[in-house]
Formats: sequence, C-alpha cells, structure tokens
Amino acid sequence: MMSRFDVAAKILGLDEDTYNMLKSPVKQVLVNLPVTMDNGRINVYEGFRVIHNNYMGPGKGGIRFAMDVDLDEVKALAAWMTWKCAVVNVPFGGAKGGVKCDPRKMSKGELERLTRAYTQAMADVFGPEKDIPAPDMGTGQQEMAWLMDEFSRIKGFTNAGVVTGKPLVLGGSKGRVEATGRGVMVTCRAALNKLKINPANATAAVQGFGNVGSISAKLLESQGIKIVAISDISGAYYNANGINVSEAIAYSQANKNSLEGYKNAGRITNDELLTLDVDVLVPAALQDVITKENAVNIKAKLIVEGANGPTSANADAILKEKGIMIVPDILANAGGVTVSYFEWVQNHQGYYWTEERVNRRADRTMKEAFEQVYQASIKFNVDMRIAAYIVAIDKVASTRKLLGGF
Ligand SMILES: NC(=O)C1=CN([C@@H]2O[C@H](COP(=O)(O)OP(=O)(O)OC[C@H]3O[C@@H](n4cnc5c(N)ncnc54)[C@H](O)[C@@H]3O)[C@@H](O)[C@H]2O)C=CC1
Ligand SMILES: O=C(O)CCC(=O)C(=O)O
Repeated sequence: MMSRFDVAAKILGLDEDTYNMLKSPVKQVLVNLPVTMDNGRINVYEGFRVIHNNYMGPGKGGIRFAMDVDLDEVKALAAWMTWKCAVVNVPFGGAKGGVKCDPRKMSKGELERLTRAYTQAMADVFGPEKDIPAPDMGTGQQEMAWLMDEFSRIKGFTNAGVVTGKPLVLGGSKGRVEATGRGVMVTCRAALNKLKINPANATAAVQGFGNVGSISAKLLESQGIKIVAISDISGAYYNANGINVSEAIAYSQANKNSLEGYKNAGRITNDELLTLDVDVLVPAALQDVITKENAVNIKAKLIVEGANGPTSANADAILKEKGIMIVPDILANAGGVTVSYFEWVQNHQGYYWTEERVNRRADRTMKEAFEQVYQASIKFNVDMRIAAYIVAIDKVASTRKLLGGF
C-alpha cells in the first residue's frame, strides 16, 4: 500500500504535512476475545479494528475471519478502503477489521459467540455515524446479522445502519451480495472496450470461488466471456471448452462451499491458473498471489483485481513492461462498498430501493470511476493503479485542506 501511495503522492506533489496525516491510521484497536467453545473450553481470539481515515466520512470496511490476519494486514486493508471510497465518491473513510480464527473449523454457535464478543469489544468504535463494518473474507450476511443484533442490544434500540451486507429482512440492500462481482464485471467490460477485445471472443480465469470470485465468474459468463478456469482453497479446475459457472456454484454450495471433487474440469494448481493463456485474469481470493516470480509468466492481457492486494508491488513493473492492463483493486472491487453505501442510505431513509435501481446506480458509479481513473492514467502517463491512487489521494487531501483546523 505504502509503495504505491508514495509514488502517487510524489506525482501529485503532496505536501509533507498532508503526506504525514494520510499515511498513518487515525485509530488502531486490538482486543482479546474469550469465547466458550462447544466442548466447554475457552479459546481466546485476537481481534483488530483499524480506522485509517475519516476525513470523507465515517470509517467503512469489512471484517475478515482468517488465520493469517494480523495488525499490519488490517492496516493496509483499512488504507485501501480510504482510497477505494474516494475513487467511487462514496462519502466514507477507510476502516477494516479482523479476527485471527479459522471459521471453517468452527461451529455455527462458536462463530456466533465470537462475532458477539467482537461486537461487544468494539461497541464504542462502531456506530452508523462512526464506523460501519461489512463482510469480507470468511464472513457474510449471518455474521452481519449477529453484529447488528449485539450492537442493538448494547445500545438499547434497533440499529440497522451500524453494519452493511445484512440479510434483506434486517435492512440489507437488494444487490449487495452480487455488488462486488458486478463491479468486477462492469470494470472488466470497460477495460475490454479500451483494449478493443470483444467479450464474446474472450476467455477468463477466476481465482477464488467465494462471494467475489463466484459472482464475478457468473456475471462475466453472462457477458459472453468463456470462463475456462475457476478455483478455491481446494485447488483449481480447468476446462478449455468453458465451465458452466451456475452448475459449479450449485456444486460448491451443495459441497460445504468447496469445489473439491468438481468433475466437469481437469485439476490444476492455483499457481497454474494464474499463468493460463487467457484474455482476462481475475484474482478474487487472497493478497500477494501475483509476485515478481510468476508475473513474468502471466499471459492474460487484462487483470481485474477482485481481491484486495492480489498483486505485490514489485510485480507491477513487470506487468507494465509486458503491456498487461490492470484494473486495480481499489477500483475493480469497489462495487461492494458502493452498494454498502446505498444500504446505509436506505437504512437512514427507512425506504428500500428496487434491485433495478440499486444496480443502475452502482453500474453508473463504477463506469464513471473507471473513466476518471483511465483519463488520469493518460494525463499523468501512469498505469491504472497509480492513476487510481492519484485520483483518490487528491480527493482526500483536498477535503483535508477544506476541513482545516490546524
Ligand atoms: N465480499 C466483498 O464484498 C468484498 C471482498 N473483497 C475481497 O475479495 C477477496 C475475496 O473475498 P470474499 O469473496 O468475500 O471471500 P470469501 O470468504 O467469500 O471467499 C474466499 C475464497 O477464496 C478461496 N481461497 C482461500 N484461500 C485460498 C487459496 N490459498 N488459494 C485459492 N483460493 C483460496 C476460498 O476457498 C473462497 O473460495 C478478499 O481479498 C476480500 O478482501 C473486496 C471487496 C469487497
Ligand atoms: O462493503 C463494505 O463496506 C466494504 C467491503 C470491503 O471490505 C472491501 O471493499 O474490501
């Protein structure tokens, strides 16, 4: 995060005071969460919440349940949220949370107790006008429902706007589940258009088959793009004739959210998927999967980053040299936070929008953001990632100057 920030800040001529204010998080909270397990023992989990910045509005960002979460990762993810919200003009600052745990090895009851313990510990941090969490890796609608319930109990009244990505019956927004993948599809189409590649003749490989990966694959397929490879933590699956994504989703759902044993494709590794001869590569699982080691072998003409931080900083230069266009994470996956913002607006209005309205507004936001970043890349003669940082840092820095107060 910092290496890209530094490049963009230098091009923008950011003054040292503003640079110093933007580079560090405004708040970092670390908690230990004792949780009674089903066997009666107590496990203590480490939890984090970082608010990177709140100049543009309350903190906003997901909660990650994963074994490798640590403070450094959450700090980077929170900063990315600041830049992401600015790129799509969502009036929020950046935040992120995490709990070091393996949700796949926990029962539903254990996950509920953990989510409630985390919410209790963060009750003074969260708030609809302060810091608004959402789902990220390892969490989804159910965790958001528990979080809303626990927060509402603590505050003594129903508080829907404290969290987004909720189930519809609790004040969730239509279109939020699909929003991140939809944004990937919209920005992918915009990029293919610039590259003069017809989607009907294009092939794609998608890494990760959770919320972002599976829906990106499904929506890219709906645009005529042939999905030749998909993957999840169990491995990667390749079929040169195209994978039927709806069928793969149904298989995964019936198989405890795993593609393990998926038969209608040959087995390859997650690393092999990244270097397939395809037009579009969508990394939609983990960070740092595209490295300086494998970047030289990447054959895709376009990378659309569904995941946060999938490309390491030193791989960028190699990809640029190879002429590969990247739609960077802070643009490509911003459809999720855009519809989270719409959800928060609907919670405040107490009036709920149709799916058609949500999608139309989100698509427009994503197309406009793509074009703004694309134009900045031409104006400053930089790649799309640095252009996105330039657009975002400029907005946040100008807001800081208007706020004054020093
Ligand atoms: N859910 C959302 O709305 C948003 C998510 N993101 C980012 O997208 C990425 C994926 O998030 P979600 O889809 O929400 O998570 P998820 O938990 O729904 O799915 C994660 C997927 O990654 C796979 N995976 C895990 N370890 C893997 C490995 N070593 N190799 C290959 N695949 C592996 C899992 O099997 C699963 O299919 C993360 O980087 C997240 O921060 C970004 C913006 C919004
Ligand atoms: O929907 C949101 O508020 C944030 C989602 C998120 O964590 C992300 O975009 O990385």
